[in-house]
Amino acid sequence: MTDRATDHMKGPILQRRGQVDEGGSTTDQRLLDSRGPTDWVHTDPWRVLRIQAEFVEGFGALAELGPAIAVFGSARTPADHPHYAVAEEAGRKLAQAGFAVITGGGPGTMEGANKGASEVGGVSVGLGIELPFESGLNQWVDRGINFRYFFARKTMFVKYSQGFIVLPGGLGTLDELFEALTLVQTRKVTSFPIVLIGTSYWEGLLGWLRDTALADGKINADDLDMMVLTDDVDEAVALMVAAREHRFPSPAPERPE
Ligand SMILES: C/C(=C\CNc1ncnc2c1ncn2[C@@H]1O[C@H](COP(=O)(O)O)[C@@H](O)[C@H]1O)CO
Repeated sequence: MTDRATDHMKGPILQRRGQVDEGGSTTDQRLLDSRGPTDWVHTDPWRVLRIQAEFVEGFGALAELGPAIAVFGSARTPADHPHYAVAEEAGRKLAQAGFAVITGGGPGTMEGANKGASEVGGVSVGLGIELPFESGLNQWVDRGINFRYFFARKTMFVKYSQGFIVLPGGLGTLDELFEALTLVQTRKVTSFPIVLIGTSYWEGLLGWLRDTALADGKINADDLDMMVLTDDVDEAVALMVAAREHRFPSPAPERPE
């Protein structure tokens, strides 16, 4: 026979006799008690939970997006700049080809691509990032998530896009481009087309990769083949469509009897 009066519960754990550890309060009481130190909210173990929450939110919001292409480019491109028009054309044509368009959700080229996709009824996604000079999600983002952590946001771009289109941009764009190149080079992602739009803008960088990095043995010749350089948005979209068909071949048409 057990004496229920001496049973001691610590959460779901039953303690009796010498195992009883006198806590003095229940877990619920401690949860509901707001007194006590609060500095733990600024500690790394707590941040880990926030990081985890970003992944959970991101996966939840994007898991059923369908085929998507990420479009990157400068946050500083004004709406009357030709690069903005190219971004808009890319967003529109990707949406018309059945792709969701994912951008960083910010201004400039990102806004152009979101606008192009949204205006034709496509799925226009923005993965925003908390920055000291906050600009918020642009008005053409129809499904948006705001991230605190760059690395969680970057995972979403790669996990939920089937390819990258990269328009002229600065350090942020270069970071996104080189991350994709590294993931393809190291085969962390496969069948992942990377198209740079803007031959005159990107030629210098590609020239440096060929004449310095390749010449010095720091990359292989076929590393350069990971990127296609063009000024033609139709070509960029066609490469994305071809990669999608390679990834998900459409069923062969039935032969007539
Ligand atoms: C600079 C200004 C706002 C910045 N706001 C951004 N919002 C969302 N994403 C951004 C922002 N800035 C950079 N990014 C990411 O990097 C790429 C663009 O960076 P770049 O240095 O301009 O090339 C872009 O693809 C985003 O993912 C106010 O004008």
